Amino acid sequence: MTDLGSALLRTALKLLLGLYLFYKLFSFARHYIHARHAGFPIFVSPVFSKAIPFLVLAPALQPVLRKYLPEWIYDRLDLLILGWEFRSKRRYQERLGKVFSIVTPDECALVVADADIGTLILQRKNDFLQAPITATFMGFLGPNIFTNNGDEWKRHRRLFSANLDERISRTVWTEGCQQSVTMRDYMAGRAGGETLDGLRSLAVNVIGQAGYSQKQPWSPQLRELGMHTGTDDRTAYFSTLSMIANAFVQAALVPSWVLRLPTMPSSIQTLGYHLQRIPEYTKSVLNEERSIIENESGARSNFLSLLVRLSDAEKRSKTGFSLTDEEISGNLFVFTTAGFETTANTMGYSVALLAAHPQYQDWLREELQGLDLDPTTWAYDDVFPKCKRTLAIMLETLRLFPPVLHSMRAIHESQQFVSERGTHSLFPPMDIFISQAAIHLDPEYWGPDPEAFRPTRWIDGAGQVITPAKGTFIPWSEGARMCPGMKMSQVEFVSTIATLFRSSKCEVLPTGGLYRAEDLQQRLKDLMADSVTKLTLQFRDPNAVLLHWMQDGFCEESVVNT
Ligand code: HEM
Repeated sequence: MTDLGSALLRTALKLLLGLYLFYKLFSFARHYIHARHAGFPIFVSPVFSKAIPFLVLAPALQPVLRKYLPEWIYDRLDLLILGWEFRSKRRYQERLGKVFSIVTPDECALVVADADIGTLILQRKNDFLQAPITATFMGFLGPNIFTNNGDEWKRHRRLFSANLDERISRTVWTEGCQQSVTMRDYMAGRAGGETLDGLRSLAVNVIGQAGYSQKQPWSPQLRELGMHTGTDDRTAYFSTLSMIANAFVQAALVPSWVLRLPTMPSSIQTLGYHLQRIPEYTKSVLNEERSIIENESGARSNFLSLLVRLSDAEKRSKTGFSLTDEEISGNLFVFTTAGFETTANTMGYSVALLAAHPQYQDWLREELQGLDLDPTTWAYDDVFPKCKRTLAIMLETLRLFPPVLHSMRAIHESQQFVSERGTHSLFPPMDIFISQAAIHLDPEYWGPDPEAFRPTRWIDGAGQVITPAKGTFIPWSEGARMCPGMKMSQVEFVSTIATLFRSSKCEVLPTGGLYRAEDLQQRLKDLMADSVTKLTLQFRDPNAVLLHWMQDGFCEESVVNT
């Protein structure tokens, strides 16, 4: 290139950079003005908070940044890095108030930790819409309940909710009890780091049974599918969905041909291979389900069967509420992924919390002593309502470790609402985060010990589970888009935890030179505090959760598997 050519190129690049920076400066000012109109305290940071390198690298680098950056610089970064609500507890709310705006060159966002304002926003489903980023993430296997707003969303929601009924609850209950009996017996006398993996495997198998009658025996780890295994399409479909649930970010964001590149780790290549085949698997599974429905006069109570039957019936009666096969596939995917991580991680945190607080393990087991020794005989209608303390353990776990740290909404048109501070005007583009994590730790709603694990707070004098004030406990969100899987997750949780603890106990395993029970329990609490958010909140290092399971009356010959 001539000197003149390279000088022109340099000038053009400088001009482009100048224009880009000018645009960002202009946006920064515009976002600040929007935040002023919102009328809440403002947190300003010059960080390009939506730049891909920041989004990808910052969560991984966060511990290093915290360690080495001066406090006043780290302070401008921390709140923009994924998972900040869990890391900082209520530090920012104490500084700025229950509602505040975040302004950067890339965004103007509103963070809400006020129960009344959160409720108001979550209830106005036509004004505060599903955030586009959620739709992008959840929609890669077909349009579904997550990816729509307005009438389209209603169509999906109607069919989705109608099928998550008591028939599914019964299936989940029976499968949960059976799977956890196998897990309990395997764990008896064992000590090591297998508990959390075991619970993930259990949760996937329950989803497989409830979703599409895919029977899988429990195993200590998730079963992995190889390439070219010669398995039938239903098994391949099920295994692919559980692989996606396990490597969600790669599956959702990276094209499958890139995942298959020889330079990729073999598990990712396998994922890519099966992702490319998912349309064939889906077609085959749907055809098979339709032929089973015809031949067995529709007797199966799995989510897919119910969805296909109801949707086909709607199609025949031309109500406009039916779903295409692509949409059925999208919703089946949502059923698997939304239902898996959330429930599996909640069970994992509960077991760890019970190991770290043995007094509540005794309190729980006191309730369970009234149940038959063999959980496979437990009838759902009889036993589930009796397990109030077991449910209280779940609620208290979700209060402290909500799998979804915030419900995200976006506005496409300007909106207004009134609070005791006056009228607030919101202008697009603006994201709104209703912060479960901060609301659940507010002493105004939860009393003087909001950070303490105290499941007894959920049981009233009459032994019933209390209902907290509106908007103060929202792990399943609230309003029209509230989680339709709430009951299903409760049934799965109760069947599993009640089975494991009916005739077993667990305690923290001595490790790292620690032997005193209090030191080991503190180590476990520290591991829980070191959680990160991926698709949902989870342990940074799940295999470091080392437990020893003891079955009542079991003659021990401890097997150590660290
Ligand atoms: C402990 C377990 C669970 C928790 C904490 C949880 C949490 C949530 C939350 C917070 C939302 C709403 C997010 C928002 O406001 O935008 C949600 C939505 C949803 N959840 Fe769950 N969930 C759980 C289990 C399940 C299960 C078992 C299923 C189904 C099998 C499920 C299916 C869904 C679906 C389909 C939506 C979208 C609803 C819509 O947009 O209308 N979830 N969940």
